[in-house]
Amino acid sequence: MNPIVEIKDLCFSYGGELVLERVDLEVFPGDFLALMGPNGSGKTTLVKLMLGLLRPLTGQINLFGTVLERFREWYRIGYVPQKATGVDVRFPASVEEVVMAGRFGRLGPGRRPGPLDRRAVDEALAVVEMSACRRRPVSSLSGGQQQRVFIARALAGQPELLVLDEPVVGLDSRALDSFYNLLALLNKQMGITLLTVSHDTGAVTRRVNRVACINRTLICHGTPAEVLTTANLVRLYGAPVRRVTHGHR
Ligand SMILES: Nc1ncnc2c1ncn2[C@@H]1O[C@H](COP(=O)(O)OP(=O)(O)OP(=O)(O)O)[C@@H](O)[C@H]1O
Repeated sequence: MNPIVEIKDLCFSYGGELVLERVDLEVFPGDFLALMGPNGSGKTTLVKLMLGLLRPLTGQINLFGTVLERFREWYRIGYVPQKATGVDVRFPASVEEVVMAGRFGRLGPGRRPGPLDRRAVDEALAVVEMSACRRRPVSSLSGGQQQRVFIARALAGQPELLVLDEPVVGLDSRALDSFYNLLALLNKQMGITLLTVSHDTGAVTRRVNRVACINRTLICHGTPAEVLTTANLVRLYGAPVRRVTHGHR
């Protein structure tokens, strides 16, 4: 099976010291991968490099078998950026308008949305259980509901790979659990490959099949059982970390 994302010997710097050093990483079709690491360890930078938002210093990134510089099929990748939630109250767009924006990559410049696009929006809203809120301004929703809308926006483009950067900031443990259940459903039932940046060593690791730990270099990579050992967490975070578990499981 060929990887969807293939990162080879990647180095990056914002101008000073290296922020990423000789990182290799592969994401395969059907994976649900958590990218973990302490604050400032390079997770968001790696995601931005993967999405072509930053240029590598050295190394190579292939997406769906094409070297990133020549990759044009961006509609195959959905992205939910960090801090997607916390929408300003003056932001006037309705839920369905925001979700329709996720179709623009498929629509191409100048084309108006048609029945297929409206159906994709309906389906995306149904998956995240937000159909009933479709006419509400996004700014009137809770953080967890906004997060679902931004996922629906990414889903409306019918991506094969969904990349989420720290999607659970500000969610309580109940919202967190239902959010991770939603991701597991996208992965298992809809066959979408997922890469999520996460700080959480508990709830997310029960759903993912692979974990990659990064702190400038790739510290370790494998199944949650292989990776999330006390020794690795000490290597990653520099001190013993209490594994976060959510009591009822
Ligand atoms: N635009 C920028 N210019 C200069 N340095 C930056 C920039 N963005 C990030 N950095 C630095 O690069 C390093 C990696 O940052 P990055 O945001 O990738 O880390 P992260 O692992 O996503 O952190 P967090 O978990 O806190 O979101 C940090 O030292 C950060 O200060």
